[in-house]
Amino acid sequence: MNATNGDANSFSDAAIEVANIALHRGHFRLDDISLSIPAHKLTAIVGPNGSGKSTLLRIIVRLLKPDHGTVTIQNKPATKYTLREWSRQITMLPQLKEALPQLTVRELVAYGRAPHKRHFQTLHRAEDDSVIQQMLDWTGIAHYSNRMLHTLSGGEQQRARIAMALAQQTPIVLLDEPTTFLDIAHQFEVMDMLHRINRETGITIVMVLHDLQQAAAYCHHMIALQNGRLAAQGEPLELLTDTFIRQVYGMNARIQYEGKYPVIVPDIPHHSGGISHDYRNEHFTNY
Ligand SMILES: Nc1ncnc2c1ncn2[C@@H]1O[C@H](COP(=O)(O)OP(=O)(O)OP(=O)(O)O)[C@@H](O)[C@H]1O
Repeated sequence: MNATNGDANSFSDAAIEVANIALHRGHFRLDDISLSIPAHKLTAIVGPNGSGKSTLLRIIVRLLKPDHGTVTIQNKPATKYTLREWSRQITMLPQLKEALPQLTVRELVAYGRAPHKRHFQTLHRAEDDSVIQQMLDWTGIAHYSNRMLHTLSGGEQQRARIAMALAQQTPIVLLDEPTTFLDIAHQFEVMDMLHRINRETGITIVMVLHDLQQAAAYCHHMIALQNGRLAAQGEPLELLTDTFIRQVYGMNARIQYEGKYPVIVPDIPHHSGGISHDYRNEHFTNY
């Protein structure tokens, strides 16, 4: 496998550098992670469920304090930023797990402007309004702006959340599973949108993704975790091999290409077990 250590992948223009991070949480241990995330690029963090991806993001944004190791953001130790500087430097959109607040789409996106307000300022400035409108436009939800969040579909809610994160206008944005709950067409729309925003604005975008095909097709850099350890980091199309899938996910598969788009073809056993023709027939004849 094209596994690498931190040194081989450190970038001269790194947005985020993580050195020798370790953290114990219950039965889980994030172990000696060193990695570098290039500035102005799209980076995917991948790995099996429970491998530590969200934990790593939470350490990077200072929501969790590691037992050991350091995080450096734009060449400055993360711990040296004041709260105000920090909120203008980096933002993270967590996984969509909890109920959304009773707000309209525009009100939610306006929350992203909070770090730009002066003390005791309650009203939006004209500049805030223009950023809010721009993010509504970028994410294609301007026509929903007065709708209550709970009336939106899962995909529309996800776009509203991404618009809120972008409205913070930080040079680094971390998104934990931004395509969750989206149908396949909307997944590609969101990936296209993030790709375009990255290209046009140079924002560093780091995403936890489960779809390795999308990670490889859209991202410039990929980091793979496995069981709390760094399994690999590097150029996604170089990393994505059948050996990588087997070693990181414990699954046999082949990688084929449709043009430049990698397609993972799982090795489904047809003789016994797996999703065989017989199983499907059995399933439908039961009704
Ligand atoms: N507060 C906590 N206390 C104890 N263990 C925790 C806590 N939070 C997370 N963990 C454990 O840490 C491990 C890593 O969790 P994490 O959410 O980082 O994984 P992940 O790679 O993002 O997973 P997924 O792809 O399923 O979202 C899991 O085994 C999880 O149960």
